[in-house]
Amino acid sequence: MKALIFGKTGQVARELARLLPDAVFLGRDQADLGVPGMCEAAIAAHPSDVIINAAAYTAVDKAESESDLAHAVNGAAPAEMARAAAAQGVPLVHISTDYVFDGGGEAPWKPDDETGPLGVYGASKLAGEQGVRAAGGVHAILRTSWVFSAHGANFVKTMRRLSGTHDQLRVVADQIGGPTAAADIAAAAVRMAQVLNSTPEQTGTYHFSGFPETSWSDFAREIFSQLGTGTTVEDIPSADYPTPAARPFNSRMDCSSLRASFGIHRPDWRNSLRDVIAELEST
Ligand SMILES: NC(=O)C1=CN([C@@H]2O[C@H](COP(=O)(O)OP(=O)(O)OC[C@H]3O[C@@H](n4cnc5c(N)ncnc54)[C@H](OP(=O)(O)O)[C@@H]3O)[C@@H](O)[C@H]2O)C=CC1
Ligand SMILES: Cc1cn([C@H]2C[C@H](O)[C@@H](COP(=O)(O)OP(=O)(O)O[C@H]3O[C@@H](C)C(=O)[C@@H](O)[C@H]3O)O2)c(=O)[nH]c1=O
Ligand SMILES: [Mg+2]
Repeated sequence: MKALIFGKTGQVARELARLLPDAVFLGRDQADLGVPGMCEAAIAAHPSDVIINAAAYTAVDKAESESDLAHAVNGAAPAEMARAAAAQGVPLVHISTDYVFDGGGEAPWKPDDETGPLGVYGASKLAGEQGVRAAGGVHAILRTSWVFSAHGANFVKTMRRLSGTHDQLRVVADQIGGPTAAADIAAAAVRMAQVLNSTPEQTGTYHFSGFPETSWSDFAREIFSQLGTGTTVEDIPSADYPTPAARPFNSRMDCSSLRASFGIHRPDWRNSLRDVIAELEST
């Protein structure tokens, strides 16, 4: 399977590189998602059996003041990729987010549930999903959440860094979701790409997140426990941690259709966290 990947240095892109060493990875220099036409040109230049989009504008708070750029990268670019992929008859695996939901209630979100993004990042990712579907080609939209890895910017690395200077941290306890290792997402995306190649009827939107569901504060506690730092965590409500973008309270995701259609099970994020911490501590 000849794969073309958008993204090179991001969390998921780096994990894809471990699984698909022969794939073509396009960095910003080869395909700037903020520039119309570059994705289409890149797809024309690199014939492939499958395309995976692992690039995105992921700075949730900064997006509130960079709406045009976020929408170009997360909305317009994936739509352009999907049109080019459909024209060539190549499946597209596109990664999206729990932040397309408004976080109401406590029930796990199903893929067909009504969306309602709370901020620019979520709205731009929702626009990307709509563009991918509208292109009409074979695709899978994989919504995931709370991504962590040994690389890039993520909550695990933030907590580890802060534990060097703080004995106690205040962390929100009322946002609930499933932390998901970038390595697990990469493995899921590769499997979906393989299945879509032989079974295009599996086209659709799927959820994938780590279990068990947790709060950011309990996630922080598990990180410090595995690191052995002794850092303590104070539970706070979101209202006591003001940010430019609001986050959903309920990010629980129902991942059952992914299991039914692709045989992919939810990973226990605590095991994946052990691998990430081992990698962090070894460098
Ligand atoms: N991080 C998270 O917690 C979550 C992420 N997701 C989704 O998962 C996917 C992968 O995210 P993740 O790996 O964490 O992302 P990262 O933020 O780690 O990486 C994003 C990648 O996108 C690239 N990129 C950003 N802007 C552009 C641009 N204008 N042109 C070309 N490339 C660009 C970055 O390149 P560069 O290094 O040059 O900046 C980087 O390689 C995304 O679709 C994201 O929305 C979903 C849920 C949670
Ligand atoms: C650093 C810190 C954060 N927080 C809170 C803020 C926020 O509600 C939560 C997580 O902070 P982050 O900034 O890491 O989270 P955020 O960047 O919003 O993470 C999101 O990224 C995008 C790309 C996604 O798609 C989502 O699935 C999700 O992973 O923790 C504290 O309460 N205390 C702290 O000391
Ligand atoms: Mg962030």
